[in-house]
Amino acid sequence: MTTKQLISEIKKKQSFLCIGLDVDLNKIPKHLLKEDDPIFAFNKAIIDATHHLCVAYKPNTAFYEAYGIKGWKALEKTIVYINENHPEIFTIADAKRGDIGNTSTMYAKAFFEDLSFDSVTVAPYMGKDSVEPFLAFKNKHTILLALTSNQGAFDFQTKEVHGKELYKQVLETSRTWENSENLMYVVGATKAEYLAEIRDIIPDSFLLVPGVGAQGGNLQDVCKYGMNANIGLLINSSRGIIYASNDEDFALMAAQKSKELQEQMAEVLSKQSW
Ligand SMILES: O=c1ccn([C@@H]2O[C@H](COP(=O)(O)O)[C@@H](O)[C@H]2O)c(=O)[nH]1
Repeated sequence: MTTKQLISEIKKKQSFLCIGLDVDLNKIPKHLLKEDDPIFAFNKAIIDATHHLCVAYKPNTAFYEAYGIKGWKALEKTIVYINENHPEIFTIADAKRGDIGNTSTMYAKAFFEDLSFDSVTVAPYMGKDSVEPFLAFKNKHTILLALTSNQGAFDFQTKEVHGKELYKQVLETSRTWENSENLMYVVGATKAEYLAEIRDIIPDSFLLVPGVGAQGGNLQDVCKYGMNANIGLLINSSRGIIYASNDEDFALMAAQKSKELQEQMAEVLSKQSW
Protein backbone atom coordinates (compact mmCIF):
# COMPACT_ATOMS: atom_id res chain seq x y z
CA MET A 1 0.00 0.00 0.00
CA THR A 2 1.26 3.49 -0.80
CA THR A 3 1.35 6.30 1.76
CA LYS A 4 -1.13 8.18 -0.44
CA GLN A 5 -3.62 5.29 -0.16
CA LEU A 6 -3.13 5.20 3.62
CA ILE A 7 -3.84 8.94 3.91
CA SER A 8 -6.93 8.62 1.75
CA GLU A 9 -8.21 5.77 3.97
CA ILE A 10 -7.63 7.87 7.10
CA LYS A 11 -9.69 10.69 5.61
CA LYS A 12 -12.46 8.31 4.52
CA LYS A 13 -12.76 6.51 7.86
CA GLN A 14 -11.96 9.59 9.95
CA SER A 15 -9.63 7.35 11.89
CA PHE A 16 -5.92 6.81 12.30
CA LEU A 17 -6.41 3.93 14.70
CA CYS A 18 -4.16 0.89 14.56
CA ILE A 19 -5.40 -2.15 16.48
CA GLY A 20 -2.75 -4.39 17.96
CA LEU A 21 -3.48 -8.10 17.60
CA ASP A 22 -1.38 -9.35 20.53
CA VAL A 23 -3.12 -12.64 21.27
CA ASP A 24 -2.43 -14.29 24.60
CA LEU A 25 -4.27 -17.61 25.06
CA ASN A 26 -4.46 -16.92 28.81
CA LYS A 27 -6.45 -13.76 28.18
CA ILE A 28 -8.91 -14.70 25.43
CA PRO A 29 -12.46 -15.89 26.26
CA LYS A 30 -12.46 -19.52 27.41
CA HIS A 31 -15.09 -20.67 24.88
CA LEU A 32 -12.63 -19.94 22.03
CA LEU A 33 -10.14 -22.48 23.34
CA LYS A 34 -12.41 -25.23 21.93
CA GLU A 35 -11.80 -23.97 18.38
CA ASP A 36 -9.24 -25.68 16.06
CA ASP A 37 -7.29 -22.42 15.88
CA PRO A 38 -8.27 -20.23 18.86
CA ILE A 39 -5.81 -17.47 17.93
CA PHE A 40 -7.25 -17.06 14.43
CA ALA A 41 -10.84 -17.39 15.74
CA PHE A 42 -10.14 -14.55 18.17
CA ASN A 43 -8.49 -12.34 15.53
CA LYS A 44 -11.25 -12.97 12.98
CA ALA A 45 -13.94 -11.92 15.48
CA ILE A 46 -11.97 -8.78 16.41
CA ILE A 47 -11.34 -7.89 12.74
CA ASP A 48 -14.98 -8.50 11.75
CA ALA A 49 -16.14 -6.20 14.56
CA THR A 50 -13.60 -3.38 14.14
CA HIS A 51 -12.39 -3.11 10.52
CA HIS A 52 -14.63 -0.09 9.78
CA LEU A 53 -13.17 1.84 12.74
CA CYS A 54 -9.44 1.43 12.14
CA VAL A 55 -6.97 1.86 9.27
CA ALA A 56 -4.30 -0.59 10.44
CA TYR A 57 -3.78 -3.88 12.26
CA LYS A 58 -0.53 -4.65 14.02
CA PRO A 59 0.09 -8.23 15.11
CA ASN A 60 3.16 -8.34 17.33
CA THR A 61 4.94 -11.47 16.10
CA ALA A 62 6.12 -12.40 19.64
CA PHE A 63 2.55 -13.40 20.50
CA TYR A 64 2.55 -15.87 17.58
CA GLU A 65 6.14 -17.11 17.82
CA ALA A 66 5.44 -18.03 21.46
CA TYR A 67 3.03 -20.75 20.22
CA GLY A 68 5.48 -22.29 17.72
CA ILE A 69 4.28 -23.58 14.37
CA LYS A 70 0.59 -23.21 15.37
CA GLY A 71 1.19 -19.57 16.25
CA TRP A 72 2.98 -18.83 12.97
CA LYS A 73 0.14 -20.51 11.03
CA ALA A 74 -2.39 -18.38 12.92
CA LEU A 75 -0.38 -15.27 11.98
CA GLU A 76 -0.39 -16.35 8.33
CA LYS A 77 -4.16 -17.00 8.37
CA THR A 78 -4.73 -13.62 10.01
CA ILE A 79 -2.78 -11.63 7.40
CA VAL A 80 -4.39 -13.59 4.54
CA TYR A 81 -7.83 -12.89 6.07
CA ILE A 82 -7.12 -9.15 6.31
CA ASN A 83 -5.60 -8.90 2.82
CA GLU A 84 -8.44 -10.85 1.18
CA ASN A 85 -11.33 -9.20 2.99
CA HIS A 86 -10.00 -5.72 3.79
CA PRO A 87 -7.25 -4.85 1.29
CA GLU A 88 -7.66 -1.17 2.21
CA ILE A 89 -6.22 -1.84 5.66
CA PHE A 90 -2.54 -1.17 6.33
CA THR A 91 -0.79 -4.11 7.97
CA ILE A 92 2.18 -3.95 10.31
CA ALA A 93 4.31 -6.91 11.36
CA ASP A 94 5.65 -5.72 14.70
CA ALA A 95 8.73 -7.94 14.60
CA LYS A 96 11.53 -5.48 15.48
CA ARG A 97 14.03 -7.14 13.11
CA GLY A 98 17.41 -6.01 11.73
CA ASP A 99 20.68 -7.88 11.16
CA ILE A 100 23.64 -7.91 8.78
CA GLY A 101 22.53 -7.13 5.22
CA ASN A 102 21.99 -10.60 3.74
CA THR A 103 20.05 -11.68 6.83
CA SER A 104 17.91 -8.52 6.78
CA THR A 105 17.04 -9.31 3.16
CA MET A 106 15.65 -12.67 4.30
CA TYR A 107 13.64 -10.99 7.10
CA ALA A 108 12.26 -8.54 4.55
CA LYS A 109 11.30 -11.37 2.18
CA ALA A 110 9.58 -13.21 5.05
CA PHE A 111 7.34 -10.28 5.97
CA PHE A 112 6.91 -8.46 2.64
CA GLU A 113 6.84 -11.35 0.16
CA ASP A 114 5.85 -14.53 1.99
CA LEU A 115 3.38 -12.94 4.43
CA SER A 116 2.52 -9.86 2.30
CA PHE A 117 2.57 -7.36 5.15
CA ASP A 118 2.65 -3.68 4.16
CA SER A 119 5.26 -2.88 6.78
CA VAL A 120 7.59 -4.25 9.41
CA THR A 121 9.16 -2.71 12.51
CA VAL A 122 12.96 -2.66 12.46
CA ALA A 123 15.57 -1.86 15.12
CA PRO A 124 18.18 0.72 13.98
CA TYR A 125 21.01 -0.40 16.23
CA MET A 126 22.96 -2.25 13.49
CA GLY A 127 22.84 0.75 11.17
CA LYS A 128 22.44 1.53 7.48
CA ASP A 129 23.34 -1.84 5.92
CA SER A 130 20.93 -3.62 8.29
CA VAL A 131 17.98 -1.37 7.35
CA GLU A 132 18.48 -0.66 3.62
CA PRO A 133 17.53 -4.24 2.56
CA PHE A 134 14.03 -3.55 3.98
CA LEU A 135 13.87 -0.15 2.27
CA ALA A 136 14.58 -1.70 -1.12
CA PHE A 137 11.03 -3.12 -1.33
CA LYS A 138 8.76 -0.84 -3.38
CA ASN A 139 5.48 0.22 -1.73
CA LYS A 140 6.51 -1.48 1.50
CA HIS A 141 7.30 0.45 4.66
CA THR A 142 10.05 0.07 7.22
CA ILE A 143 9.06 1.37 10.63
CA LEU A 144 12.23 2.23 12.48
CA LEU A 145 12.31 2.29 16.30
CA ALA A 146 13.15 5.89 17.21
CA LEU A 147 11.92 6.71 20.72
CA THR A 148 10.09 3.77 22.25
CA SER A 149 7.28 3.84 24.81
CA ASN A 150 9.01 1.88 27.57
CA GLN A 151 11.07 3.12 30.51
CA GLY A 152 14.20 1.54 29.00
CA ALA A 153 14.07 4.14 26.22
CA PHE A 154 15.96 6.38 28.66
CA ASP A 155 18.85 3.88 28.94
CA PHE A 156 20.23 4.61 25.46
CA GLN A 157 17.81 6.44 23.16
CA THR A 158 17.77 9.76 25.01
CA LYS A 159 21.47 9.66 25.92
CA GLU A 160 23.69 12.20 24.19
CA VAL A 161 26.43 10.88 21.91
CA HIS A 162 28.74 13.63 20.61
CA GLY A 163 26.31 16.26 21.92
CA LYS A 164 23.11 14.87 20.41
CA GLU A 165 20.51 12.41 21.71
CA LEU A 166 20.79 9.00 20.09
CA TYR A 167 17.16 8.92 18.91
CA LYS A 168 17.72 12.24 17.08
CA GLN A 169 20.77 10.77 15.37
CA VAL A 170 18.65 7.79 14.31
CA LEU A 171 16.08 10.16 12.80
CA GLU A 172 18.62 12.40 11.06
CA THR A 173 20.94 9.70 9.75
CA SER A 174 18.19 7.38 8.52
CA ARG A 175 16.86 10.21 6.32
CA THR A 176 20.07 10.01 4.29
CA TRP A 177 19.70 6.28 3.47
CA GLU A 178 18.70 4.96 0.05
CA ASN A 179 14.90 4.73 -0.40
CA SER A 180 14.37 6.62 2.86
CA GLU A 181 10.95 7.67 1.56
CA ASN A 182 9.87 4.15 2.64
CA LEU A 183 10.65 4.93 6.29
CA MET A 184 8.19 5.47 9.10
CA TYR A 185 9.16 5.74 12.77
CA VAL A 186 8.02 4.36 16.11
CA VAL A 187 7.56 7.00 18.81
CA GLY A 188 5.83 5.99 22.05
CA ALA A 189 2.67 7.81 23.12
CA THR A 190 4.26 8.01 26.56
CA LYS A 191 6.90 10.33 25.03
CA ALA A 192 4.46 12.90 23.59
CA GLU A 193 6.52 15.81 24.98
CA TYR A 194 9.32 14.88 22.54
CA LEU A 195 7.07 14.99 19.47
CA ALA A 196 7.48 18.68 18.59
CA GLU A 197 11.28 18.29 18.33
CA ILE A 198 10.86 15.01 16.44
CA ARG A 199 8.60 16.77 13.93
CA ASP A 200 11.34 19.41 13.40
CA ILE A 201 13.61 16.61 12.13
CA ILE A 202 11.08 14.46 10.25
CA PRO A 203 8.16 16.76 9.38
CA ASP A 204 6.67 14.54 6.68
CA SER A 205 7.14 10.97 7.91
CA PHE A 206 4.41 8.77 9.33
CA LEU A 207 4.78 7.83 12.98
CA LEU A 208 3.52 4.61 14.52
CA VAL A 209 2.60 5.58 18.07
CA PRO A 210 2.05 2.71 20.54
CA GLY A 211 1.32 3.25 24.22
CA VAL A 212 -2.22 4.66 24.28
CA GLY A 213 -4.47 2.64 26.59
CA ALA A 214 -2.70 0.07 28.78
CA GLN A 215 0.56 2.10 28.92
CA GLY A 216 -1.20 5.36 29.78
CA GLY A 217 -0.26 7.52 26.75
CA ASN A 218 -2.59 10.40 25.93
CA LEU A 219 -4.17 10.59 22.47
CA GLN A 220 -4.82 14.34 22.59
CA ASP A 221 -1.18 15.14 23.44
CA VAL A 222 0.08 12.87 20.66
CA CYS A 223 -2.18 14.62 18.14
CA LYS A 224 -1.29 18.11 19.40
CA TYR A 225 2.45 17.66 18.95
CA GLY A 226 2.72 14.81 16.44
CA MET A 227 0.21 15.50 13.69
CA ASN A 228 1.39 16.95 10.38
CA ALA A 229 -0.45 18.25 7.31
CA ASN A 230 -1.10 14.66 6.14
CA ILE A 231 -2.05 13.48 9.64
CA GLY A 232 1.17 11.47 9.78
CA LEU A 233 0.07 9.33 12.72
CA LEU A 234 -1.03 5.76 13.31
CA ILE A 235 -2.00 5.46 16.96
CA ASN A 236 -1.92 1.91 18.27
CA SER A 237 -3.82 0.31 21.10
CA SER A 238 -3.61 -3.45 21.70
CA ARG A 239 -4.67 -4.67 25.17
CA GLY A 240 -6.96 -1.67 25.72
CA ILE A 241 -9.09 -2.84 22.78
CA ILE A 242 -8.77 -6.58 22.34
CA TYR A 243 -9.11 -7.42 26.05
CA ALA A 244 -11.89 -4.96 26.81
CA SER A 245 -13.87 -8.08 27.83
CA ASN A 246 -12.87 -11.73 28.23
CA ASP A 247 -16.44 -12.93 27.89
CA GLU A 248 -18.73 -13.83 24.96
CA ASP A 249 -19.13 -10.09 24.22
CA PHE A 250 -15.36 -9.54 23.64
CA ALA A 251 -15.69 -8.48 19.98
CA LEU A 252 -18.54 -6.13 20.73
CA MET A 253 -16.58 -4.53 23.56
CA ALA A 254 -13.49 -4.27 21.34
CA ALA A 255 -15.63 -2.43 18.78
CA GLN A 256 -16.93 -0.13 21.52
CA LYS A 257 -13.40 0.76 22.70
CA SER A 258 -12.30 1.26 19.08
CA LYS A 259 -15.29 3.52 18.45
CA GLU A 260 -14.38 5.66 21.46
CA LEU A 261 -10.87 6.20 20.06
CA GLN A 262 -12.14 6.69 16.49
CA GLU A 263 -14.57 9.38 17.66
CA GLN A 264 -11.77 11.24 19.43
CA MET A 265 -9.72 11.02 16.22
CA ALA A 266 -12.63 12.27 14.08
CA GLU A 267 -12.98 15.22 16.45
CA VAL A 268 -9.26 16.06 16.01
CA LEU A 269 -9.52 15.66 12.23
CA SER A 270 -12.56 17.93 12.05
CA LYS A 271 -10.32 20.78 13.25
CA GLN A 272 -7.62 20.02 10.66
CA SER A 273 -7.57 22.01 7.42
CA TRP A 274 -6.82 19.80 4.39
O1 LIG B 1 7.89 1.52 21.69
C1 LIG B 1 7.13 0.56 21.53
C2 LIG B 1 7.20 -0.26 20.42
C3 LIG B 1 6.29 -1.27 20.28
N1 LIG B 1 5.32 -1.48 21.20
C4 LIG B 1 4.36 -2.57 20.96
O2 LIG B 1 3.06 -2.00 20.76
C5 LIG B 1 2.08 -2.77 21.41
C6 LIG B 1 1.46 -1.98 22.55
O3 LIG B 1 0.50 -2.75 23.25
P1 LIG B 1 -0.49 -2.19 24.36
O4 LIG B 1 -1.20 -3.41 24.83
O5 LIG B 1 -1.42 -1.19 23.70
O6 LIG B 1 0.33 -1.56 25.41
C7 LIG B 1 2.79 -4.04 21.86
O7 LIG B 1 2.75 -4.98 20.80
C8 LIG B 1 4.20 -3.57 22.08
O8 LIG B 1 5.15 -4.61 21.97
C9 LIG B 1 5.24 -0.67 22.29
O9 LIG B 1 4.35 -0.81 23.17
N2 LIG B 1 6.16 0.34 22.42
